[in-house]
This record gives sequence, C-alpha cells and structure tokens, in this order.
Amino acid sequence: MEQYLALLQHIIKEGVVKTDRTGTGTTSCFGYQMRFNLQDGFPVVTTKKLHLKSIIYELLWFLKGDTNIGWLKEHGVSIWDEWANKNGDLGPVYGKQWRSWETPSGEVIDQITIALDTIKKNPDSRRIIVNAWNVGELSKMALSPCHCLFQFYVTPPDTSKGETRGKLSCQLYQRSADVFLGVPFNIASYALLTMMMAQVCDLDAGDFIHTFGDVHLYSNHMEQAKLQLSRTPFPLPVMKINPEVKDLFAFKYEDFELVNYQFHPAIKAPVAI
Ligand SMILES: Nc1nc(=O)c2c([nH]1)NC[C@@H]1CN(c3ccc(C(=O)N[C@@H](CCC(=O)O)C(=O)O)cc3)CN21
Ligand SMILES: O=c1ccn([C@H]2C[C@H](O)[C@@H](COP(=O)(O)O)O2)c(=O)[nH]1
Repeated sequence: MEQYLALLQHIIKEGVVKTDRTGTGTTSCFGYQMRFNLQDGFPVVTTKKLHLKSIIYELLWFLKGDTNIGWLKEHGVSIWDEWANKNGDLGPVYGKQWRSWETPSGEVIDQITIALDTIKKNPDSRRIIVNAWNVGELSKMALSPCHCLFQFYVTPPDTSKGETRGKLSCQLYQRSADVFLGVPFNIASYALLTMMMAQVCDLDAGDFIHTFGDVHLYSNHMEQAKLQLSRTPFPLPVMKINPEVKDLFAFKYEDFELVNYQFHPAIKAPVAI
C-alpha cells in the first residue's frame, strides 16, 4: 500500500490548514489520484490493522439498498451509528440511490442492475456510471455522499497474450475524504465491489482508480498518520471470493476470505461528526 502512504505524505507536505463543517480542523489538498492493480493483491492498509468485517458488511448493506443501521448493528457494525436518527434511519443515502433512485415521475431506477447488464451486454459503453449524488434528495440525507460517483470500464482480452477474458476496472470520484479513517475503508470497499462485479460478469478484475476532491487529514489524526508512515508496509494479502456466487445480490459475509493479511497494530482515532 505504498500508494496510501504516498497520499499521507503528500497531504503532510503539500496540504493547507483549513477549517471544516465538523469544527475539528484539517490539513487538506484538492485533487489527487491513486491506482491499484487488483491482480497485485487486495489493497488493504497494512501499516495499521483494518477492521475488514465492517467494510464487507457495509458493502453488502449498500447492495441490499438498505439505509437503516439496524442490519449493520445486528452484525456488530457500528460505523454509521453517529449519523442515524432514533429509528436508525439515515435518509436516502447510498443504498437508496444505488438500488432505487426515484425520478420525479415516480419511476424507480436500479443503477447497479443497469450497470451489471451494460457490462454484460454492451461492455464498450462509456456510460456505465452509478451516481449517489441525487441533488434533489441531498437535504434528506444524514450525510451527503462522499464516494459519490463511479464508472466501470471493460478492457477486452489481449488475444496476442493468449487472454480469453476481459478485465473490469472501476474509477471512483470521492468529493471529500477523511484520509486516516475513511479512505482505507473506501479503497477496500470499492476494490471488493469491483472484484464481485467482475466475477458475476465472467471478467477478471482490472484496476481500481481512486480520484479525490477535498482529501484531508483531520488535525486530531496527524500523529496517527505519522506513526503509520514510520512503519514498513507488508506485502498485500489475497482476497478469496466463493467462485460459486454468480448473482451480485447473493453474496454473504462468509463468501469472502482474506488470506495472508499481515498488519501492524491497530491505531485508534476519533471520528469527526
Ligand atoms: N469524519 C468521517 N469520516 C468517515 O470516514 C466517515 C464519516 N465521517 N461519516 C460516514 C462514514 C462512516 N465511516 C466510518 C466511520 C468510522 C470509522 C472508524 O471509526 N473506524 C475505526 C474502527 C473501525 C470499526 O469499528 O469497525 C478504524 O480504526 O478504522 C470508519 C469509517 C466512513 N464515513
Ligand atoms: O465513505 C466515507 C464517508 C465519509 N468520509 C468523510 C469525509 C469527510 O471527512 C466527512 C464528511 O464530511 P463533509 O463535510 O460532508 O465533507 O466524512 C469518508 O472519507 N469516506
């Protein structure tokens, strides 16, 4: 995960001090990009222990179209607790927009299913986009989408190299990024989504490209970031996914196994609300 350490270093070196909505204060840059070849291993931070269980359950929860924290809490995941109302609702956040975006005429659009169908039937399409930034519903969301738009791209097989399968890549635009707490989650989550989508479309996983708007380190994460930079990263682990699953919406937590994950000790940090 040299890419992640380079991002931490970039913010510490080039960032400007900026106030923010939460009142915490950040060091921030505008615009940055990282690329992960998913054949090189699963991109999980190794310079601290990452809680992969929360990441997998959160992704399955998005894919269910769920926007209430009840299901996450049943599985011991608490990362969304601070933003939910007393009934556990977050408003029309990611799950709603991914699976059931409502148009003014009352039509309901399942963007994920459309993306899957397009990858299978029209892989050269330049319109394979999922957008969570539903301007008309932002005021009803507990938090505006941070990972707000992603696009898929299919590379055809290179027959001169004997390849028989194409590769699926994904690029995410993240408008706002908490580099210490959020970004390790976001990288692993989209890398996994790309691998799952590739498997059910009979493609290999290609690249995950992570593009940022306001990418920041909170002032109370600076020491933790420097501690990570003092540690030597380990080789990346491998994510094994149950090959039997051919329906994106049928994946369960037990279908994933992270093999050979070596990591440095966890580092605690407060989340800015
Ligand atoms: N300021 C902020 N940063 C975020 O990353 C973030 C938000 N707000 N609000 C919405 C979601 C919730 N996300 C979160 C929230 C908390 C952790 C967190 O506390 N992580 C700890 C413990 C992980 C666990 O309990 O599973 C960590 O060490 O990674 C991570 C992502 C990502 N998002
Ligand atoms: O998946 C996520 C969700 C949230 N974040 C971070 C980015 C910001 O630090 C806050 C959101 O605050 P805004 O004022 O709405 O930008 O949450 C993240 O990094 N990843």
